[in-house]
Amino acid sequence: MDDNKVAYGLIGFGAWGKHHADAIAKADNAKLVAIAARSDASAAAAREMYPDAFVTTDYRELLSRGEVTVVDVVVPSYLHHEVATAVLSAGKHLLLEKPMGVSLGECDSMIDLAKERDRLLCVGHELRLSSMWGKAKEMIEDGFIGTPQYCLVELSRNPYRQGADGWRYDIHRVGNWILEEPIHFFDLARWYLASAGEPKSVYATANSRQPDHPELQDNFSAIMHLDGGAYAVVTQTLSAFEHHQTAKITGTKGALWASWSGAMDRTRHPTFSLRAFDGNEVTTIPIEKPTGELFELEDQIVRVADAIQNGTALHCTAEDGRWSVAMCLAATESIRIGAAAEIDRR
Ligand SMILES: NC(=O)C1=CN([C@@H]2O[C@H](COP(=O)(O)OP(=O)(O)OC[C@H]3O[C@@H](n4cnc5c(N)ncnc54)[C@H](OP(=O)(O)O)[C@@H]3O)[C@@H](O)[C@H]2O)C=CC1
Ligand SMILES: O=C1CO[C@H](CO)[C@@H](O)[C@@H]1O
Repeated sequence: MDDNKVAYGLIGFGAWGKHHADAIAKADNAKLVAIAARSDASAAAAREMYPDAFVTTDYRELLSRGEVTVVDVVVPSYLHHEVATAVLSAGKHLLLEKPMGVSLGECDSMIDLAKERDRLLCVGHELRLSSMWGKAKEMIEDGFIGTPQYCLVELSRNPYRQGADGWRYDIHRVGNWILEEPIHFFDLARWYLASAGEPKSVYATANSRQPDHPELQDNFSAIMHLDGGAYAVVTQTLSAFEHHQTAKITGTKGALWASWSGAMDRTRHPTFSLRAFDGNEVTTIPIEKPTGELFELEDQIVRVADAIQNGTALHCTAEDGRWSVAMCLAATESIRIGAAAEIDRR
């Protein structure tokens, strides 16, 4: 029965927004009732693909519609704060893509507003819902590796997409490239090492392939220290091919090694494996459900609808979203000053 489904409005119908639309339309507990795009061309595409949804080029018009319960925001990062603030002010729940904001001031004001309006604010760090990255978390929580001490998250991939009007290659609109993809890995590292302490400081370095655009950094590496001595290495290159991501987490008793490969990030045909060492033997942990950002996005839509309907926990809260921005901005500052930078804790 459609009446029992959570009504989603979607703002942003670009490369990733279209996947959000598809995930909402597929979900058993959600329905897509309204879409806001910016250009007439994107609005026309939305109308054609979702003829039953209300479509507008003015997102404020979408927010004025009473039937919309939750709004999914998938616009370029520099617009997150403006649009998210309007969503919460309109009394709607919010699913906001990463990065939560491009400054901590933006994140703090959204956290405060969501509390004031008593609305859910979920940030789109969907890797937390993965059958494989999530299984590694479960094993760490169950004590399989003992006390976690070290975490490496590494990615090599092809260059970023331009984004509508090239926003992703404009430093004033993207924020920076650490907020684009390494932000997922800072979030994962913090999540995996949660029992070891809180992130404290970061030392980072980066460089660019484009001499005339040193601010767009293709290669990025960081060492993040936590209270209590555990540390994480987050490292990425955009100068490579396909999409290959690895995480290695070691502790006082054992180790985990998770890896994911695909022709690109958005494939439904990846290869992946999780291997585990308990101090004695190495085993391969079966992962039955496919993993990849398209699958996790579908689960994210369901999870947020479930949180609204049944009060279940969100996989990634506004505070988690703020933490990942804080880690990225500390890394940015570290690159600027050439020394370790403290992570701002609210
Ligand atoms: N969690 C994850 O794994 C991922 C997260 N993202 C995040 O999602 C966001 C969008 O990325 P992506 O889809 O790749 O970017 P795109 O540039 O492909 O799409 C952005 C869309 O936003 C639309 N837009 C811009 N301004 C407005 C507005 N005022 N009202 C309504 N729509 C507007 C654009 O409209 P128009 O088409 O008309 O120009 C465009 O369609 C980014 O924040 C990115 O970081 C992206 C990929 C994966
Ligand atoms: O996960 C992701 C895949 O790549 C995109 C860039 O092309 C990022 O925006 C995104 O966070």
